[in-house]
Amino acid sequence: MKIALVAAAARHPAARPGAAPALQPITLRIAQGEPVAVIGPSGAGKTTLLQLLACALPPAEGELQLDGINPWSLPRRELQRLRGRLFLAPQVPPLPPRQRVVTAVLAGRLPAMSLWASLRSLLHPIDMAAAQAALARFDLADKLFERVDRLSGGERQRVGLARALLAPAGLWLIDEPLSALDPTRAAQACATLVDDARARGVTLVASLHQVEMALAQFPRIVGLRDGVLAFDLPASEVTPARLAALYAQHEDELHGAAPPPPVVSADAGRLVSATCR
Ligand SMILES: Nc1ncnc2c1ncn2[C@@H]1O[C@H](COP(=O)(O)OP(=O)(O)OP(=O)(O)O)[C@@H](O)[C@H]1O
Repeated sequence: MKIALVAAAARHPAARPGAAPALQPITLRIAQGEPVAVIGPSGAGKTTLLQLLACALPPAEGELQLDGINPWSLPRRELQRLRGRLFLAPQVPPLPPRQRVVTAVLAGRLPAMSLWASLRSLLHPIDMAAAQAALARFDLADKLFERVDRLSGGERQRVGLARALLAPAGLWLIDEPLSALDPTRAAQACATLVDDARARGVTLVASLHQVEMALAQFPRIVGLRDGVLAFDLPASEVTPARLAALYAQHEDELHGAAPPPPVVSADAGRLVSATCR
């Protein structure tokens, strides 16, 4: 999916009146199948940018175009259909605690299924082979029948990513996919996302706190700070000086100390995912 943001700003509905927009007007074009990493200190607007691209938040000004179409100009049903082609993985995956991993992973396919087929699949998972193959890409094939609440935080995060491989999406929007993973698993998971997105022609926009990982695995880096686009460059041109400026007063984050992910209840998480379908 091709993305164009034209002078698009974003404001959260619950923001204080008069507060600056979480994302100041930004112009950004991303080609179909292109992988892009978004970096910047905590509060820079990375999640807000992903929510804007996921059509979870309308632009407060300017315009978003997905494949040349302004989603917010579409009738409601068509907007819903378009959302079914977007996959947003929030920082904390919205996985119902008592669900089996196989069901949670196959839920990635729900946007492409009829209501009846999706209800049936929740009771009797179909295509377990596809679920197992997706889990294997994240080294979790042995957890197919485990209950979600018996997984570690890092395993849950990888289950959330495995969902992407089953989603009928042309755009993956992945928010802090590696925050609960050790460095080896984080590198594997990141490589899997980038490789699979490329192989499928899926556009990938991922926000990352691991700056070195972003530079090593993504060809293009968008730097945000205080809701402003600081740079949009090939990874090879993101110099230490640019990073120092981006993370000034947040040097601990530049050197690997990602802030802990927010604690979101399963119910709240379901709300996030529901808005993004
Ligand atoms: N639901 C919300 N309601 C009101 N303001 C919000 C909301 N979510 C985020 N904000 C504000 O928008 C700004 C950008 O937040 P955002 O979550 O996009 O940053 P981020 O770069 O993803 O941060 P982090 O790395 O900590 O996840 C912050 O000032 C934040 O306080």
